[in-house]
Amino acid sequence: MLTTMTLPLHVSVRSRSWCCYASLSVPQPQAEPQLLNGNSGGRLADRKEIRLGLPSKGRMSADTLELLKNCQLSVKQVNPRQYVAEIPQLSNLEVWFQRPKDIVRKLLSGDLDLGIVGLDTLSEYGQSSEDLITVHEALEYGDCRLSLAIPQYGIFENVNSLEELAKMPQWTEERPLRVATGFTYLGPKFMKENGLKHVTFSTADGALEAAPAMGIADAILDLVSSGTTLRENNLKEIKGGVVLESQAVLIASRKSMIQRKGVLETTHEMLERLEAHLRAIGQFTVTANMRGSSAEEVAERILSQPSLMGLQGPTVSPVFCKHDGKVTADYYAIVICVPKKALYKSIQQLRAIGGSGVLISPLTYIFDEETPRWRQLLSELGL
Ligand SMILES: Nc1ncnc2c1ncn2[C@@H]1O[C@H](COP(=O)(O)OP(=O)(O)OP(=O)(O)O)[C@@H](O)[C@H]1O
Ligand SMILES: O=P(O)(O)OC[C@H]1O[C@H](OP(=O)(O)OP(=O)(O)O)[C@H](O)[C@@H]1O
Ligand SMILES: [Mg+2]
Repeated sequence: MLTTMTLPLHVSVRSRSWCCYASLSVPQPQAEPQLLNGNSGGRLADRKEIRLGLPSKGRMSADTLELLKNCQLSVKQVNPRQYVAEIPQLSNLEVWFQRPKDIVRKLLSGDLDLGIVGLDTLSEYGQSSEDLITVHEALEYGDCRLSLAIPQYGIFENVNSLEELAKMPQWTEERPLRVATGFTYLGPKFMKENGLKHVTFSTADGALEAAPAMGIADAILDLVSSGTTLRENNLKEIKGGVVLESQAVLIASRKSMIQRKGVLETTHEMLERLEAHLRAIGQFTVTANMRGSSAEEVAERILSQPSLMGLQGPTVSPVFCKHDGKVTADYYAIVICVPKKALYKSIQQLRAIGGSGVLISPLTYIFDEETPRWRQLLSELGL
């Protein structure tokens, strides 16, 4: 059943600062935790374990476990019906399986310290809270967008943008545009920011796409990924109607990171592993042999090609052979990382400069000397 509601008109947008921080070591939080203003009413000191919230069901669930497994952080669940589990590699950590919206709520109440949810859920239920910090904003799954959609037919047939929708004479104070959405915070905020005055919202738990055909709403605001559900219900997206682009994100409670022992260290380790894995999945390792007079001369040839720069430049090692009893290096082995998308171009460029015996292998992790997101996080925490 659809229910109408009043517009929350408070709009606040969190500002982020991106300045750099010199040290990359994990700063130590204050010795004794302070009181939390959580719904749990509990003191931060009441529990010693660190809690990570993961989606218990739905489309985020399996992909989240898969990502963690690929980071060598497999979640060990004794019983699939149990809501608590562990990641043996992360000591003192409890995994709690929760619905995505409850992960955000429990981070706010202090009952969880870390969580993985979609940006859409974070934005809707986190409502720009200063206490929620996005540690990794692009975990590369759960891609979808929160988008306004209207019927393809009737009075909307020639309406293709938010501007055109706003200008329709039909919407008045007495007869506002009726939008069905589960996003009752982001929906009104978006309409207000875009100057749509005569709008009311109704909410339902699912199958929103049916609302226009049932005559309950004029438009819907919902998640879209392939667009199939919209098309099959004769609905269309409009220009300027995307509220946000979403994917899975790692989030943490500011209070927990600052006050609870071990949370910052665990966050650091998770971030490092996630970054190392996510950076590696877009790359191949390429090894090849190349004839040359010296390592420098070979390196110069490689660096003359734009697709062969590697992460920090090529590794060039002599391949020693014995001719007439004399050991010489006529060949050099080169190792570079190339983006998967540029693989064929890289091979062409390698061949063009005399590369042979090209071997391609997958890359598992790329650990950088420092992780930019960690610097950013410390800066956001004022550490
Ligand atoms: N069509 C989609 N394609 C890709 N990702 C999606 C899609 N719909 C939702 N998501 C992402 O998955 C998250 C969880 O969606 P899911 O439908 O599994 O749970 P839910 O909608 O929160 O739960 P429920 O449907 O039981 O209320 C969303 O918050 C969003 O980030
Ligand atoms: O663009 P598409 O690929 O068609 O996906 C969009 C649909 O996916 C989500 O629903 P979900 O399957 O999660 O069902 P729900 O409404 O029960 O949450 C969303 O609410 C849309 O209905
Ligand atoms: Mg859903």
